[in-house]
Amino acid sequence: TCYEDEDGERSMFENLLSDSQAVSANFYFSDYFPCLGWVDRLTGKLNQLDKTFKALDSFFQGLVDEHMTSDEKKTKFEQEDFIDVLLQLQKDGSSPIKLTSNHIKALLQTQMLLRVWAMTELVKNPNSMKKAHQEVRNKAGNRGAIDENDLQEYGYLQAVIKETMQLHPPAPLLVPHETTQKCNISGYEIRPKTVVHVNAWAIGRDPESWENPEVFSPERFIGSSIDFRGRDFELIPFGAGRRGCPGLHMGVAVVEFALANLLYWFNWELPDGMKREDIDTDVKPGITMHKKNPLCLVPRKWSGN
Ligand code: HEM
Repeated sequence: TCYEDEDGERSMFENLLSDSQAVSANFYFSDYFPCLGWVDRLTGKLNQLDKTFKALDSFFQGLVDEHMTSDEKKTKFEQEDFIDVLLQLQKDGSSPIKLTSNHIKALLQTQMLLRVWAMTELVKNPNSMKKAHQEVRNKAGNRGAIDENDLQEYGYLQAVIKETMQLHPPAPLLVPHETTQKCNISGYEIRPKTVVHVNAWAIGRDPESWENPEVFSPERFIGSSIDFRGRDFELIPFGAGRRGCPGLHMGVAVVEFALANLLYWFNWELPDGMKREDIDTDVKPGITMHKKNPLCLVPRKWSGN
């Protein structure tokens, strides 16, 4: 989706994202041969990595600070946004997870990525878009607004989110893990303290687990018990086991609520001269799945008929 450029903020953010994706996709000797870490320092790569992530971090920190210092009185439904809610949870301690501002900053990214990929796939697949529109508008129609208590009833929208995560997990390699003890996998002996990357992206596209994995088909989840809670290993966008994501439910609810609103209030059209086939799903190299080319759509307010 394209946002207006306020004081160059958008292009600054886009540049920061590009830079961070580029440096995180670099090859670092220290990842594979820790004793050669000095080469990364000598070539200036580590310095560049540090600088880029500090800049990105301070951008997100700026957003968090802005919300913390804002004196504006916000009414729950009109103005509160995701950052306000997370800050509130942090403040009153009601979240089972001890939220730090690093969590909040990471979450802003994953939410944004999922929304962009879900909208990309829906626009490319008009039948799915139609079904999602119908579901949201039929259920919320009489109320004239999306009620978060109804989210569990949006079966098709939930299937859209699962299918989006199967194809475009925001963190394709999850986060690096380390083995605690010696183990044997398919005849390979793995030593303790070995860094393990789990490729959730490849798992979601494995033809041995999925029929036509590359085809966007939320229908595959209708009537299926496969879920992303970490029990079904063919779908693990939130990881699994003890270090799996504890914010899964909140994360999904926020994405679902945002998508339900986008689908309820607007029909989404392509800019003049653009065809559906022109929308690509290219990804910027990096540790998170950012769409390479921005998704530009034209919202038309739904008139209710
Ligand atoms: C849709 C949004 C989200 C996605 C895609 C996501 C994804 C992930 C992934 C892939 C991991 C690493 C799991 C592993 O390597 O096994 C993780 C860890 C984590 N997530 Fe999320 N997450 C999301 C939302 C949230 C939310 C809303 C919160 C908190 C309110 C949260 C808090 C955490 C924490 C604290 C960890 C570290 C857990 C640990 O190391 O023990 N996440 N998340």
